[in-house]
Amino acid sequence: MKTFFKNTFALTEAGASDLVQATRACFWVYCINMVPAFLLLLFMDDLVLGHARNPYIYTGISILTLIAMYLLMRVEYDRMYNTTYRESANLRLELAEKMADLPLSYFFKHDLSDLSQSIMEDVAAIEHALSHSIPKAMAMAIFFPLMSILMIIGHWQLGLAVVLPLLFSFILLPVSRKMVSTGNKGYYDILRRNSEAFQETIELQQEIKSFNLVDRVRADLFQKMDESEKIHIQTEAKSLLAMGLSNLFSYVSLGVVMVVGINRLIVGDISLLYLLGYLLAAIKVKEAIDASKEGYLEMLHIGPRVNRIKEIRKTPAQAGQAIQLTNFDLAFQDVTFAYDRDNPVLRGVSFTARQGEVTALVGASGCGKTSILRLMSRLYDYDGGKITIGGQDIKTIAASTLFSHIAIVFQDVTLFNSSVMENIRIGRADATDEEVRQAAEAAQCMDFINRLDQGFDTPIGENGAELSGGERQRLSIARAILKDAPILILDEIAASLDVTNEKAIQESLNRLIQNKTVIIISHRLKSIEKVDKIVVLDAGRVEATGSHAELAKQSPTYQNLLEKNRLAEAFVY
Ligand SMILES: Nc1ncnc2c1ncn2[C@@H]1O[C@H](COP(=O)(O)OP(=O)(O)OP(=O)(O)O)[C@@H](O)[C@H]1O
Repeated sequence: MKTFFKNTFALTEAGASDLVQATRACFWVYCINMVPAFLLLLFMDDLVLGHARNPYIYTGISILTLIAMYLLMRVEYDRMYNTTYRESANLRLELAEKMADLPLSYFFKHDLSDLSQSIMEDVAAIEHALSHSIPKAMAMAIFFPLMSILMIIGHWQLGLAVVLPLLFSFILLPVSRKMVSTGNKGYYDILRRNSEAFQETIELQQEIKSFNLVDRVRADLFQKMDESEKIHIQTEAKSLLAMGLSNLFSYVSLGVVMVVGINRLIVGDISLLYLLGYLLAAIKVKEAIDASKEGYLEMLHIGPRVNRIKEIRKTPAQAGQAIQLTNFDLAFQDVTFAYDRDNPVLRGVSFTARQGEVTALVGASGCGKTSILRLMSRLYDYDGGKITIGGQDIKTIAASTLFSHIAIVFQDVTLFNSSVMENIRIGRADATDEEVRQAAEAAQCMDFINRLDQGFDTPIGENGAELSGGERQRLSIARAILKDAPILILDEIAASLDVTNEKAIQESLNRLIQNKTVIIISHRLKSIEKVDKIVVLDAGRVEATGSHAELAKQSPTYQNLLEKNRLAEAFVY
């Protein structure tokens, strides 16, 4: 039962155990709720037959029953609610930990609003179902067959009169389930599309306003909202139809018991007390079934959410171990890679970037430079060939170990919504304030930091919205300087620097790159003329490798790039 719960509702081991206990508690509560009805019959039987006992006995039995009911309900409450909140906290932690171990490519391939929805909303929905419905519905799945057997054994006609309509009432729920889950899938899909559309609208405000797209975007959003409303109403209407029929059958059971019972009473087959007993039992079972129906439906609603959580769990984590590295030569050996199977991006790339040297990757836009950076930092894993650091296959190195040896300055710099000081300290969490200041100075950040209201303590808006592109990039360089990792990757850092800064940063970088493996991507060939090695890429292949002087003579692709650079520099508006 535990394994069934674990697999069906995407629960943790502890959560599945708690659910078994909650289901057991609910089952006993259903059973004890039948007791007052039976006691009433027993007491009435005594009175009718003139065997009335001492009133204290009836009072005592009633009080004991009430105490037992109270205790069982306390246990049920504890198992259903208190343990549930522990489970949802565990589930969120488990998902967050799992995500920390997923390859970064997973986050590029998946919608971010979808992922945060899984952690927050999906877990909240499962939490609600666990505390309000699943234990009740599961306990009913055991209680109802058991009661049916007992009632049919007691008197088969009366038993069937109670059981059959209730059974129909229950059978109709899966019909409702089918309608709900088909409708829900469409509803959740459209809900997700809506939330993406809203997010996109907010993020792209600048483009929407500058291209005068406000009316078009608004109309599009309204249409999406209309669609989701329609699907929601249709789903609810369909499920209500099946639900309505189901409720009708559960009421019918009382009528059928009356009809069959009175008929049996007239022919002298049963006593009035017997009929009353069945009627009371029918009322109690009907009440229990009605109470569990909502829960059953809620359980069906969470199906797509449970699947999303299962999908995150199923995604293989990035393998690798905390290997001690002493040499940081980085070698690509016949590496192949594709984002999607049909479109190879790298086709047998081989080159070595040696420690203590600067290696530049150049090539036309789309030739695969950024993809090579992504592979060497394991943001994606390569498909064929081999990438090694110090002779060690990077697929065997844990991502956390690898990242501790690599500092990257990306083209697009992401800054956190915290102070300047904390944003630079991301480079090395245990750096002192003084070390952060020195890194900021080396990256030529002091001019703009001094201009900020609170200097290093100034909060910078989400994604550094209050800093210019060049300033953000200089903060990112400060992070890399602070990290001082043996492998340094610089992706187009010259793009948003101005001439004054570039010169000063150049000096800091020259000091930083001593004895490191440095890989640079730059479209401005002037800035890489003096590097130790240039790797020329053409459509995912290495066309040539050598120094600037060698390539300028031998490589047609490099010559072509030089010519384009010359034209770009001569470009005037
Ligand atoms: N996340 C991705 N999913 C699918 N295809 C991608 C992805 N990123 C890049 N590509 C494709 O891979 C190819 C190589 O892209 P890459 O970004 O590596 O080139 P690049 O040389 O760095 O280009 P640029 O100089 O313009 O930055 C391109 O055809 C690009 O469309």
